[in-house]
Amino acid sequence: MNIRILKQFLALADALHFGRASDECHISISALSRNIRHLEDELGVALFNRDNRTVVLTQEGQKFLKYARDTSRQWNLIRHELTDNTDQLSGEISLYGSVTASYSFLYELLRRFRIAYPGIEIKLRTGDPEHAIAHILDGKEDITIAARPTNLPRGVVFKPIAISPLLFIAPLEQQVPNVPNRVPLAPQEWAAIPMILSESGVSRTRVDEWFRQHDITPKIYAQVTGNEAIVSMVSLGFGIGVVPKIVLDNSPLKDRVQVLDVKPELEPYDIGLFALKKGLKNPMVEAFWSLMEEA
Ligand SMILES: CC(=O)[C@](C)(O)C(=O)O
Repeated sequence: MNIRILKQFLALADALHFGRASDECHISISALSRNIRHLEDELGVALFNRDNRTVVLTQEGQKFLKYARDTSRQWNLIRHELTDNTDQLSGEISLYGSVTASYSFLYELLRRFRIAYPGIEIKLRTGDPEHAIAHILDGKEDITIAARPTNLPRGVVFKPIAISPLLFIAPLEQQVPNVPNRVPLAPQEWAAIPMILSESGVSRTRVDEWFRQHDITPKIYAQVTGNEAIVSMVSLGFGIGVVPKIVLDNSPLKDRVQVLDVKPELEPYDIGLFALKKGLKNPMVEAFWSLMEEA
């Protein structure tokens, strides 16, 4: 086994698709498939179950994935240590956040990071911020950005960047009888309104708690992953939604919805960076982390 094949394994475990993984590794599908087969022969177990349509990790593959991530990280570190005869950090770090984060906080951070550390290559993946902490815990990403939950898992560190209010938003005009374009008053009125909410995560916890405190059982019209899509659904008139202000401010549809002055307000989002405490031993991750302090 060599490190190149290990990285090919990681690419395939991530993409679960031979075409996409081979593109990422700049090799042919047949070379990738041959290398994975060799790796499996060497280990004596199947790492993936594949049929004509799908590729999934076997249980052994899951176990090996953890080893492969650790090893690849160690490799990056030692390579950097051995070849680093200037003061210039070089290598790769991975970041994960929402599309909104890539327009806003991350945008500014990345701009500064690139000037300070031109030798570090950045892998930026966007997705639902609900998965930000899970991706840190399972070692998939070095640094992620999202709202801080009340309890931080052990071993995970958080660096606050900004506070963003959580807002109730409504369509500009009333398009459907049950979706008012003003603040609902009585609990019965709230209970009849179709709500468009995050499927899970910090915002969902806060909204659920808000309704519980008001003795209202909300009518959920749609559960959405990623806050950006909530703004779309609301602007189309499907219901009332809840989003962090930063998402609304960066939405191309922000002029097609209105913020409702609902009292009491939801507890605002505490947005920041997440990393593994032990991950900060990596000088490149540390460098990114420390850049925040200089802001
Ligand atoms: C900007 C950010 O990371 C948020 C608020 O978590 C989001 O996009 O949902």
